[in-house]
Amino acid sequence: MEVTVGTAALALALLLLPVLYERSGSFRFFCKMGFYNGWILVLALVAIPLCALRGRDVENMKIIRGLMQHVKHLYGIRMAVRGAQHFPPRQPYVVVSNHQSSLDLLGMMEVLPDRCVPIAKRELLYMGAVGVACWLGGIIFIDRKRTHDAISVMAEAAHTMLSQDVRVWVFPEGTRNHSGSMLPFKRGAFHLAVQAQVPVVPIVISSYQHFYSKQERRFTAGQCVIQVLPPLPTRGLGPADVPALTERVRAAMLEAFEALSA
Ligand SMILES: CCCCC/C=C\C/C=C\CCCCCCCC(=O)SCCNC(=O)CCNC(=O)[C@H](O)C(C)(C)COP(=O)(O)OP(=O)(O)OC[C@H]1O[C@@H](n2cnc3c(N)ncnc32)[C@H](O)[C@@H]1OP(=O)(O)O
Ligand SMILES: CCCCCCCC/C=C\CCCCCCCC(=O)OC[C@@H](O)COP(=O)(O)O
Repeated sequence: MEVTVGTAALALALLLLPVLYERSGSFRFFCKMGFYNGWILVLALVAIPLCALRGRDVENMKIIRGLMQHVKHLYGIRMAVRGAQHFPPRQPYVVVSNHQSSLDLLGMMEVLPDRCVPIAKRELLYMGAVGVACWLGGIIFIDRKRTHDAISVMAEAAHTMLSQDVRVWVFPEGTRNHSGSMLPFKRGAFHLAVQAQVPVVPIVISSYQHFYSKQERRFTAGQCVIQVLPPLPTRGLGPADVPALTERVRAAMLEAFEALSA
């Protein structure tokens, strides 16, 4: 009897799910975000054995990029890339981009140059299969609570960029920002570029507001533009030039963000 009541309750709940999905925007939002995270976890499980053949290697980012590129289609997100000709063809550089949400991974995978690794918070390393896949992809992890350690990791990255021909992708806001603008930039990315004497390539991802809002629990199909801006050289610059470089890049990115998102 108990089994029958339990089964009936489960069947009723399963029947109601599509109705709930249809009627409740919040429920749809949580389903979509849950699936996003879950699907990335599944993709990480696929990526791990493929990447493990090489061990920890930036070339594995090609596998991760390839596996991630269909995800935007699952959500009906169209992405237009502009200015890709601005990527310097044959030298290391530091990419800096705005950071609105974990959906930025989709834009990143759309334009991620070869031999380019993101700098990520250390916590990602502990996300099970995702952490393992990120580690195998050569992603550089920093502990944001330990400034001194983070700076050492970045100094090491400057060396690796030059010795191993690697590009680095940094979110200079340092955290996700849903405000519809850009937070003040932290200076680590710009110190890195100056230390390695390599250009900074700013990338702006337009606002998601018209199709995605965490506050409003809204997630529909939509489109966004990924604009690669002209690189800024750092040759001849020193640590004293970092604040001005940071502000110059942020101003250019904010202008592009507002124009793209209007
Ligand atoms: C198919 C399978 C899929 C499986 C995997 C699925 C998905 C994964 C795929 C890809 C993964 C993508 C990765 C996701 C992206 C994750 C993004 C993030 O995690 S964002 C958060 C982490 N990133 C950052 O924080 C970068 C930006 N932060 C900085 O640059 C900071 O400056 C810092 C270096 C972290 C230090 O920050 P802190 O707040 O502690 O200090 P300050 O910024 O105030 O700096 C203090 C002081 O030091 C100077 N400084 C900073 N950096 C340097 C340096 N490198 N060298 C010298 N000096 C430095 C800085 O200028 C300050 O001094 P002053 O005030 O005098 O200017
Ligand atoms: C054994 C533990 C198992 C844990 C399993 C966890 C499963 C999680 C599965 C998928 C998560 C996909 C996450 C993709 C990476 C998102 C990158 C990102 O956007 O990171 C945020 C970071 O930039 C800033 O962090 P905060 O805004 O400061 O916060």
